[in-house]
Amino acid sequence: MGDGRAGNSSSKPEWLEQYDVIGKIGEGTYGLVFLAKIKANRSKSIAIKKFKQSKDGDGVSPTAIREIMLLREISHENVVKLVNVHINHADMSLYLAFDYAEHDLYEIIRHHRDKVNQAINPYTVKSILWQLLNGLNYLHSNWIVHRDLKPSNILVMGDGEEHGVVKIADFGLARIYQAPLKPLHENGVVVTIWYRAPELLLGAKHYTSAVDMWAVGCIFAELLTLKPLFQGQEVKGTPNPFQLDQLDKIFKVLGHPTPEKWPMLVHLPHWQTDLQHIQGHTYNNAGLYNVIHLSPKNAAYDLLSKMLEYDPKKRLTAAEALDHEYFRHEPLAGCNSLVPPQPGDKVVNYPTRPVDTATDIEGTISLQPSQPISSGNNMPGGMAGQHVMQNRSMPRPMAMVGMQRTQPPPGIPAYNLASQAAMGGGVNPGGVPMQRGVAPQPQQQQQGRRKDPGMGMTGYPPQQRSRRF
Ligand SMILES: Nc1ncnc2c1ncn2[C@@H]1O[C@H](COP(=O)(O)OP(=O)(O)OP(=O)(O)O)[C@@H](O)[C@H]1O
Repeated sequence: MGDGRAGNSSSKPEWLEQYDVIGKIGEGTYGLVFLAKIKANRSKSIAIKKFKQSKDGDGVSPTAIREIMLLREISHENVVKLVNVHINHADMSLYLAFDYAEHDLYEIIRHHRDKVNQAINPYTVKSILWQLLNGLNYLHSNWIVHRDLKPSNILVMGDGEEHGVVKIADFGLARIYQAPLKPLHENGVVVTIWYRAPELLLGAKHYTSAVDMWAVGCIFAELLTLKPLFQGQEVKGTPNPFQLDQLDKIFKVLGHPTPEKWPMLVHLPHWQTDLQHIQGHTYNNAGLYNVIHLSPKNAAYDLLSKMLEYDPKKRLTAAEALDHEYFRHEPLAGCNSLVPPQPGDKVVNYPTRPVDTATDIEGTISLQPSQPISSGNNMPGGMAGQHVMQNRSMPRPMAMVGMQRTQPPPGIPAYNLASQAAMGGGVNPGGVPMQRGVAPQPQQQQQGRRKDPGMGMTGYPPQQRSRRF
């Protein structure tokens, strides 16, 4: 971890000297994200996430720092790598440096919906979903619940060795967002509730891995239709306001939950207190198939409906989802989700991330007028003129295992599984050699903090293991 001492010649924190910061690429609830190059290796791009100070200005707690340091042990090909942690001791502000990914699902979906007006090809949808589940299975097996999965947190690597590989971002950060790093809703940043599980909307106090699976279901549906599945209006307030509109959107598609199908329902705080709101409405069940336009006999429909099970205990786990028949049907999932293996299939060129060069990483001054650049690697400094940044923090119109797979799906070469990463290499269906050595071996994963006592870890755990915590 870098310390925050200022260098001799400038007021820049010393740790910042190792990077060339190119500009701001995004803004979320808790901070700004910057694209940077490592000076010692300019081919390497990094995304530096700068956490906003809480209003109290009380910086990062020791607990948060411990949590973050533990996140550094997480290593899986479908989880974005936390490469460095920096703290400015002067104000205890926090900077996390991650491997950079050129694309994310928010932009990919938006590109298909608004720019090319074309569905995402079935190979890409399946490959993205498989890799997302693979990363999530790893996180869940290491006792990490993401809590905030949504399209902008699902990254896809651009050109390079890992082209088209899906990476989950922002995992584990929910734990450090607790005070004193509070969400800054007042700053105009909108927190989306579209991917929030019904048990949370109804006031459940505990996050379980099932909340992530609900979000994956919503994301899967959005990949298929290019529209958010449940687009509710958020009610602001703390600590856990009743989100009637979001529930209404869900009930309109899936019908009312019933205590018969979901026995714990009656014990949820809002089910009790907001009885008249919830039960006053009658929902003529539109049926998921009307929204998704798939036959209930279709394997994709079957998988989706099992992810959108109301009762979190009955909801599919990531491990179970990976074994669903959908992944055994053609087209088979591949490592390069963006390049279909069939030579005739169209490859979509997604735009690179816009970079705002006007915002300084220290967040206070404007360095120069906004300059249109991208993060491409084709010019010295890795810049190529392309487009200017839009503010994605504005209200949006839509807004990790001892890698426990014993068998890859038919289209995924074994080396892409963490459990088999050390076994050797190969070429993915898109013909691009995958980066090796990024995935942990089972032994390495044992060193992780959140152990699944059931994993055993000496060999591979039983397939289909269902995990709820
Ligand atoms: N490692 C990364 N490489 C490239 N872009 C990233 C990386 N991590 C995050 N981003 C992008 O930065 C932007 C802001 O991300 P951030 O996680 O701060 O906010 P968010 O996910 O949009 O919203 P929130 O913080 O409310 O969850 C998003 O567009 C995200 O895709």
